[in-house]
Amino acid sequence: MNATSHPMTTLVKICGLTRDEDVATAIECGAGFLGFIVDAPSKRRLSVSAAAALALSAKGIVPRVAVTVNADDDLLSRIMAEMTPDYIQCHGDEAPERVAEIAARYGVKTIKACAVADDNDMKTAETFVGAADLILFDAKPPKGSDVRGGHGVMIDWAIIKRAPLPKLYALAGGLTPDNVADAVNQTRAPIVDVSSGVEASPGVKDAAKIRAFIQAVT
Ligand SMILES: O=C(O)c1ccccc1N[C@@H]1O[C@H](COP(=O)(O)O)[C@@H](O)[C@H]1O
Repeated sequence: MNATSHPMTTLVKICGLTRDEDVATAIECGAGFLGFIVDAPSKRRLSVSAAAALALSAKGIVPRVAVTVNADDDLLSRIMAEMTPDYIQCHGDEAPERVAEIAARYGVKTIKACAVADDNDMKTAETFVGAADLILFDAKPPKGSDVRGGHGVMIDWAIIKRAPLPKLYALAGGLTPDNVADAVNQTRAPIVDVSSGVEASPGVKDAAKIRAFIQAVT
């Protein structure tokens, strides 16, 4: 697929949810996916049981994504048993084989986040085609940070525009209500993913920003 054949609508993933009211707002505004950071370094970190409780109201309504970072089988088993997510997002150093193994072992769809800073990173991301159901392009975390996402750092969209792209992919990294329409126009991303860009403070979403973000691309 090239960047000119994209679906008419853009789906939005609202990520890093920590509060019931924000889940309700995201559902009401038409989010296409809801993301919860489960037991990984983050200001938006949730325990498995907290993520399970928070995600419950969206079950069967909007696909729920457990965002994990290099999760081992014990953690994944607990996430699958308690939260029953629709997707496991692998946001660490997981290899294509590990992503495929997670899908097969747990019977769950997978999202692989690939950190992009140059054209070579897009080549690495290509190795996940076929292993993951969805590839998510995110910015590289700031140097020295052990937190893999949610920094509000943008990707240079020119890197995305000149790369061969999988049929379905998601764009993340520093998206906001003000820049997301431009991001979609430039990259033709079928899915956009946002965490900090719709927040009042880390983990606390702003309902007006969620609404504006989704309205900007739909
Ligand atoms: O949001 C987090 O705190 C987080 C922590 C660990 C891994 C992933 C995380 N979030 C993902 O990062 C992208 C980009 O965030 P932002 O919009 O630039 O703030 C986000 O879409 C989440 O999928």
